[in-house]
Amino acid sequence: MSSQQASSSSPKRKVGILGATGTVGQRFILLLTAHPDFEIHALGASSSSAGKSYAKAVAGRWKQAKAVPANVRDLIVQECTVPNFKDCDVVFSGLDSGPAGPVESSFREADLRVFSNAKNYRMDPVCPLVVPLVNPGHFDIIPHQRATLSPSPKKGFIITNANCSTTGIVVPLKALQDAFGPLDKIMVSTMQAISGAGYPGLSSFDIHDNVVPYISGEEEKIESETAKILGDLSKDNNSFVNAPVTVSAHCNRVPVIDGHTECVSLSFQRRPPPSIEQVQAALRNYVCDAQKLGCHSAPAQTIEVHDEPDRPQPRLDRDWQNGAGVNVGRVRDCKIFDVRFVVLSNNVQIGAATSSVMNAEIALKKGYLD
Ligand SMILES: NC(=O)C1=CN([C@@H]2O[C@H](COP(=O)(O)OP(=O)(O)OC[C@H]3O[C@@H](n4cnc5c(N)ncnc54)[C@H](OP(=O)(O)O)[C@@H]3O)[C@@H](O)[C@H]2O)C=CC1
Ligand SMILES: N[C@@H](CC(=O)OP(=O)(O)O)C(=O)O
Repeated sequence: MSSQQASSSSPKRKVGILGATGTVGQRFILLLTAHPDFEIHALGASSSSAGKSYAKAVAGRWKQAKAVPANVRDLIVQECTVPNFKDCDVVFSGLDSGPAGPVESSFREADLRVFSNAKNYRMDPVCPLVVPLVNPGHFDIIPHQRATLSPSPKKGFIITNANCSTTGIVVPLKALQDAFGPLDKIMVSTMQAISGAGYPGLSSFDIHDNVVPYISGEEEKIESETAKILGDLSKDNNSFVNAPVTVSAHCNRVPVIDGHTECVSLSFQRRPPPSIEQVQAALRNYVCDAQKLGCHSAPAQTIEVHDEPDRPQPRLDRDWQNGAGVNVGRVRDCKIFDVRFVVLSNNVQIGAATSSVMNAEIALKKGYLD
């Protein structure tokens, strides 16, 4: 197969990456180099990187174990403006939330399709907030999103993916909601990796030998995004109906490079609740839509349930399935709620770039990129 041909034998879609030099942007580069359906066409970042070759722009800041891929080394990084990306079929955004709002909406107005990691449009009433392992059905609000804009874009849209800590927990929560009906109360305490704060993030002086018990805005995002993602799209595909769940989050930064660990306790609405064995089986048997659709980046197994008492661990488990799946362990009884367990997800893979890429793969399969 020629590198210009997609797996479906249609030409590969041209993609742009905004924030291509950053922590998430570098993961986009690796995921989209040699992708069967997409080819990297344009790269964007701030004015301090614009005008440089990608290799020069990331010199000293490339933090991946693999070298900068040959296909992007000499691409000139552009300012994040519409004319520089007008030929792109798809635009992935790993922009800081400051520029992300106006840049992403200007791209949508210019009829570009944007898959965003930034927080700006996640809770927008007409923007899907999609974790590809959980709720790709929410894409069906896209025609309504276009209809609410004036002028209405023919092709353009914004699809967001979730906060990285939200992403990790909603996968097992969705498996349990599907199997046992609505959840009631959820308590979660996070141990979040340094890479979640971007590069260079916290100074080593602040995070070595330490735990920081505060991440600005994170608890609020987990609490609101979870209800939207676990909720439904209305019958007319025009609005979202939140899941009737109450979430309480404690967020902490810990000295781990990649991989967010989260301790979850929850209760079900259903009485009596399912047994621990039933919970474990539901987690193991969960098959996400991205898998069913045969998406290139989808994990072969959505959730790995560990039986060992000391797993999952970030260093050992974050790269399972290239960081596209979610690890769960220590599923056990809870004295206050119905069940408790530990979740580990790769914050820069399924928590960020992998989710965006998988969302675009699903959109392609569902005809939203036609
Ligand atoms: N890291 C993570 O685990 C996750 C991050 N996110 C979200 O993804 C986004 C990117 O995060 P991350 O990669 O960690 O951040 P980084 O700080 O590592 O990277 C930010 C990127 O945005 C670019 N940028 C900054 N300001 C501007 C501007 N004014 N105009 C154009 N480009 C600009 C930077 O370019 P330059 O190099 O030129 O400065 C860089 O490419 C954020 O919105 C973040 O909240 C979401 C989920 C998880
Ligand atoms: N705040 C997250 C990462 C992130 O950027 O989240 P958001 O895109 O929701 O701001 C962390 O620090 O681990």
